[in-house]
Amino acid sequence: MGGDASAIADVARLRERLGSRTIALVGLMGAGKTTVGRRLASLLGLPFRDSDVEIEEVSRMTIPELFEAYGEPEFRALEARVVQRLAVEGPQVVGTGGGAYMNGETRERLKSTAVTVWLKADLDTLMERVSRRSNRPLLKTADPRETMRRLIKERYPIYGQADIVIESRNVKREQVASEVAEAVQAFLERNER
Ligand SMILES: Nc1ncnc2c1ncn2[C@@H]1O[C@H](COP(=O)(O)OP(=O)(O)OP(=O)(O)O)[C@@H](O)[C@H]1O
Ligand SMILES: O=C(O)C1=C[C@@H](O)[C@@H](O)[C@H](O)C1
Ligand SMILES: [Mg+2]
Repeated sequence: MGGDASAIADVARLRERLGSRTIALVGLMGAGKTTVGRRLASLLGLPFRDSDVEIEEVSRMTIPELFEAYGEPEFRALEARVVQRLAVEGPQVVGTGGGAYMNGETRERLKSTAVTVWLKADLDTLMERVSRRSNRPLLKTADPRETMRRLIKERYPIYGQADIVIESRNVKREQVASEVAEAVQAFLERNER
């Protein structure tokens, strides 16, 4: 989807086919859900919401503070509630927290209200990206790389249930966003027939 009149027509077609559905990005920490999600939303003229940000707003705490004060199970319960609510507020683009899609009820809800896109990245890419910030409680371990490797093993089969898979490699974010838009368009067309 480039920047000319046909691209505008493509966007209009995609928006029409999408209706009130959400485009939900899933994938591991560092996959680019927030970064690519923002660009995708701006490409499509849709609002962007980030479930991690929504959680921080409703709890008035940061995610590391939530993990610290209440532990991961409480965080997951809050996350599930937030994503259940967000899922029905489309049309929009939602960047989900890395663990959100692991919840079966969340997956069910997204199946009926969203087009889900797994942003898939390899271990080196993820580690390179998450090393820039230390705001991810799950990676505060003795060996973050090993932790990420374990998360890949546990989660990739589940993320693989998403409607669409896009490789989130080190190319411009705009390019990944436009690949997502094209794949969503193709998915919607296929499912119309
Ligand atoms: N295509 C890309 N090329 C280079 N860097 C990228 C790309 N996409 C994202 N990044 C960088 O990787 C880092 C992590 O990206 P981002 O925060 O979007 O990931 P996330 O999937 O939202 O992770 P989390 O689950 O922890 O919220 C950011 O610093 C971002 O700028
Ligand atoms: O992958 C995960 O489980 C997480 C990812 C982040 O988006 C945050 O939701 C939190 O740090 C947990
Ligand atoms: Mg994010």
